[in-house]
Amino acid sequence: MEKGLLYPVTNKFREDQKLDGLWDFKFDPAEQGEAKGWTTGFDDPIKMPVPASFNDFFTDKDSREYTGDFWYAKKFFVPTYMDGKAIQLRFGAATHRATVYVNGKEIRSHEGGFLPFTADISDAVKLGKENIVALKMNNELHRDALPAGDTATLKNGKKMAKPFFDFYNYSGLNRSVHLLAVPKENIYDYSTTYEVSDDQATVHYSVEATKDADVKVSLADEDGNVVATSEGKSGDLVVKNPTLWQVRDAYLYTIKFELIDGGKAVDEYSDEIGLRTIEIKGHEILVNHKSVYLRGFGRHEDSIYAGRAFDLNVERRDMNLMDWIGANSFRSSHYPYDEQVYKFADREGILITDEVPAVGFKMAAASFLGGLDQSFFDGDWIDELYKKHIDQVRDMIKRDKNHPSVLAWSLCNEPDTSTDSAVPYFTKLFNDSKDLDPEKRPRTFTLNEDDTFEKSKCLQFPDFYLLNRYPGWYHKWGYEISDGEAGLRAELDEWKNSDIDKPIVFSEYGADTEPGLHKLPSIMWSEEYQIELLDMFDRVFDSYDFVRGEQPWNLADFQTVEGNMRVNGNKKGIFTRDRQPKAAAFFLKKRWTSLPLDY
Ligand SMILES: CCCN1C[C@@H](O)[C@H](O)[C@@H](C(=O)O)C1
Repeated sequence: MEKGLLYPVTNKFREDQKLDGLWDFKFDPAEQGEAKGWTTGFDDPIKMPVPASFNDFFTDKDSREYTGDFWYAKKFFVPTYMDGKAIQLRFGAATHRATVYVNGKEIRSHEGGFLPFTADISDAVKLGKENIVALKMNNELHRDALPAGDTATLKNGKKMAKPFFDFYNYSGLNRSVHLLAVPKENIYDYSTTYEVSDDQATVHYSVEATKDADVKVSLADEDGNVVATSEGKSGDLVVKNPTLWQVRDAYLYTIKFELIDGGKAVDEYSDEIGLRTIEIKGHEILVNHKSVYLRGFGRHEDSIYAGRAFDLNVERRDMNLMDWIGANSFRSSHYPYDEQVYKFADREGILITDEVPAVGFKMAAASFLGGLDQSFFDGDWIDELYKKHIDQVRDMIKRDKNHPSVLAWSLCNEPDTSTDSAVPYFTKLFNDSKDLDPEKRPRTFTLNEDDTFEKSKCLQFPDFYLLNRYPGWYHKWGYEISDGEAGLRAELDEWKNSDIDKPIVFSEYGADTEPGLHKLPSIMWSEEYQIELLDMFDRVFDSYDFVRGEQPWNLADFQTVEGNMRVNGNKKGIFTRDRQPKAAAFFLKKRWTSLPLDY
């Protein structure tokens, strides 16, 4: 678990320099990098862009599909004025694991390819000189790691990723690398909770610092006017006549913390926050005590060339597409996204269900992709897996807890909850995570079609339900879709007749669709069929008042492993991979822009 995950800033006490650009890169299939001294750099490097996944740059399959150890290295200068500061390297995401060396000295390791980590390099750097950072990385998949899978060794000795999940195992330094200089005594975390009404909002704050010193706090509106102040490492900021953060009508205040030691400021940290509350009440999702109906998508961080790397250009386009179509939410399927995505959503007034990369914890997914023939939670890998799982839940919540856009936490995607062995795992997971979020936002996980109301053993845990349902595609498809609708209605009737009164959000449903394929009457893979399927689901959603959200799969087409069920990736996108609309986009736009927010 990381001590602090505050997003890097530059101010009068702190400096943030991005080390993005071309790094030296080399595969290490023999796993001899350390022995060969690659910790201080290596010969014949490939010049590799950072941030980026390495896979799609290559023209040969061995390189694209490479699984195992690989190295990055980069020279960087540390100016003398950083002397006396804590000097750090912050990696936005190193997928899936990394060991960091600076000037040949091993600094630290990190497991988990979708969350940031910081290496303190103060004792390893040479001030006023050039230094070198080297990372030994590895992208193998294992049943006791997130995301779950296997790594096979082919007869030719080459390793191959065998994901238990349906997205490509893009690997590398997928997010920015920052050189940071912060005061040795510094603010390393803060949290906020809220109470709001029409004429007043109260921000309950708390600050974590390396020293027990005084703290001054101020809150400024978008015009820079200070609207509230306080002192102390915890306290309240009371705002009269506040402008609340609303869905699709965002307003951001700037909170500023100053660490005061010996009567003078020694550190400062500012951030944008939104005054709003999140509640689940009966089968309603409430923002600022008003019911919200979610419309949006499951997404992926995925684009051509850079793979899973965060790309500000793609994010700007995706946010505009979601605005155009009338979306107000998305799930960060199936892993926490780059921090800049949450900042975008904070400003756009979009709600995020933030998901940890606990994906592939299911035999069906594995068999779909060629894997297990037992309940996942009967495996002998569960204890080791849980340690990594809860560690990444802790870091996801620590990193993202102060974003107004974060609505809820998804602690797993489609785990195998139809067996008793899942119950102790989820009991522990929900117990260990219940106090991690100061705002106590709802926690959930997505339920696969095998995990129905009657079959799942874990319905007691989620605060609301995320249903992934594929009638019309994976079963009862084509002309049989009417039976698919009947089955869906039968399941929802069971929920309706039960004593459960929690919201249901459909977090996945959809049809693979080849853009430009038209057929009258429809046929599967045609644009017409994708609309027919969406229309069927919409008819069902409109029949049950406890359905409080619709998030079809997926916003855009995305890359997966190759296979006889994928045509160069998953084509369930409402938009193509290059972010152009299929006919379904216009269908959804018409529906979503006509729905009131609290539909
Ligand atoms: C059946 C598993 C649920 N869901 C997971 C998602 O990651 C896949 O892309 C999607 C699909 O197969 O299109 C199915």
